[in-house]
Amino acid sequence: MGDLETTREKTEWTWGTQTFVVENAAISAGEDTCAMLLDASVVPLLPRTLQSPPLGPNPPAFFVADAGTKGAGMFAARDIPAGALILVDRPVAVVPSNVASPWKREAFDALLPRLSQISRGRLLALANCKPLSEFPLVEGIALTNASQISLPVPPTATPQEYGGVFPDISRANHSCGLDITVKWDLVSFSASLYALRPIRAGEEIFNQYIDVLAPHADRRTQLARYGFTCMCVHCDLPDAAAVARSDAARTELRDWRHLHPRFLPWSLDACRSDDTIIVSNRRALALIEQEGLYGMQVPFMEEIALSYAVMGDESRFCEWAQKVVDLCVGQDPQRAAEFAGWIADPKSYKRWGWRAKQKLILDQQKDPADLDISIPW
Ligand SMILES: C[S@@+](CC[C@H](N)C(=O)[O-])C[C@H]1O[C@@H](n2cnc3c(N)ncnc32)[C@H](O)[C@@H]1O
Repeated sequence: MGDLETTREKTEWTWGTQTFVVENAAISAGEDTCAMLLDASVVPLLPRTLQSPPLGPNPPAFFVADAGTKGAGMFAARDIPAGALILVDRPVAVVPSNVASPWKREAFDALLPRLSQISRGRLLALANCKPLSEFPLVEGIALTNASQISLPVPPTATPQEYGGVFPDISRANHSCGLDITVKWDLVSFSASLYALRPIRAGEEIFNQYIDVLAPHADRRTQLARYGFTCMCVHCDLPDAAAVARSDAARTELRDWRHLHPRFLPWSLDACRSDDTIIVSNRRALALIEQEGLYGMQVPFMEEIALSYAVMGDESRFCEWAQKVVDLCVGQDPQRAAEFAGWIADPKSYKRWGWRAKQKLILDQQKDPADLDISIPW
C-alpha cells in the first residue's frame, strides 16, 4: 500500500469554468513522487490510499538502449510470450491535455519543484521533441511522452482528459502495429504494459502514439507533432500499391462490425451456415496478422471460440478459448477466468450445442415419416 498524500499548492489557475491546482503526490514509501496539475474538483475524488501496484517481472523483462535515429528505445531482455506482463510503471507527472491557456508555462513548470530529486531526474531525462523557445520544458516533455490516463470525473465539472508521464513506458518508441497494450489502474495509480504477441529477446518493444487504423498518410500527419516521419515496418512500404493494400485492410478492420456478419444474430439463426462467423473472423485475423495489429485479435478469437461452443464442437472450442485465456490472463483477468471456466466445463456455456440441437430437430422434421402431407380438403 502507499499513500496518495496530497499537499495543495496555493497557486491556482483558471481556464473557462475550470480551476487548476498543482498537487504533489507521494505515491510510494520510497523516493517516488508524482506532481499533478489537476482540475481542483478532481482532487477530492482521488483515492486517498493506494493499492500496491502489481509486481513487475523480476529480473526486468526490458532494457533501455540506443535505438538509432529514434533516440533511446525499449527492448525485450528475454523472450516474452503473448499476454505476458512486461512492466509496471507509475507516473512522475500528470497534466491536462489540450488546455491552451496563457498560464501553461508557469503552471507546467510549477510541477518540477514538487518532485523528489529522483523523480525530477527521471522526468528531465525523458525526450523532448518540442523547441524550448516555443514550449515550456515540462510541457514539451509531457507532449512528447504522456499517455492518456483516466481520472475520476466530477458530476458537475467539464470532463477533462489527462496525460501521465511514465518514466519507463515513455522509452517505448512508436510503431503502427499493435504489439502491446497499456492498462491504467487508478486504485494503484499505475500502468501495466502487456505483450500482445510473442516478442523475441533483443527485439524492440513499440507502443502506439496515435490511432493506428488511420490511413498511412493520416498517420504520418498525426505523428508530425512528435517530430518524426514514421518508418516502421508497417509504414516503410515499397510502393503505392502496398500502401493502398494496407490502408484497405485497416479501413476494413475499422468498419468490420458494419460490414460483416455478427455473432449474436448468427448464433440465433439456424438457417445460416455453421461456418459464417468462423470464415469471416478468420479473414479478420489474417488482416490483423498482415498489418501487425495483434491488439485487435481477442474479440475475433472469442467469437470463433463461441461459434464452436454454439455448434457443440468441444475440441475446437477449447483450442480457441485457450488462445483467449492466454492473451487475456494479465490484461483482462475477468475475461480469462470466464473462458477458463468454460474450458473446464464447456456445457456450462449457456448456449452450448444450440445449433447442433436445432439441426437435429430440423433433420428429424425432414424425415418423410414426420412430415404432414395430408391435403386439407
Ligand atoms: C516517447 S519518446 C520515445 C523514447 C525516445 N526515443 C527517447 O529517446 O526517450 C517519443 C520520441 O521518440 C522518437 N520516436 C518515437 N518513435 C519513433 C519512430 N518510430 N521513428 C522515429 N523517432 C521516433 C521521437 O523523437 C519522439 O518524439
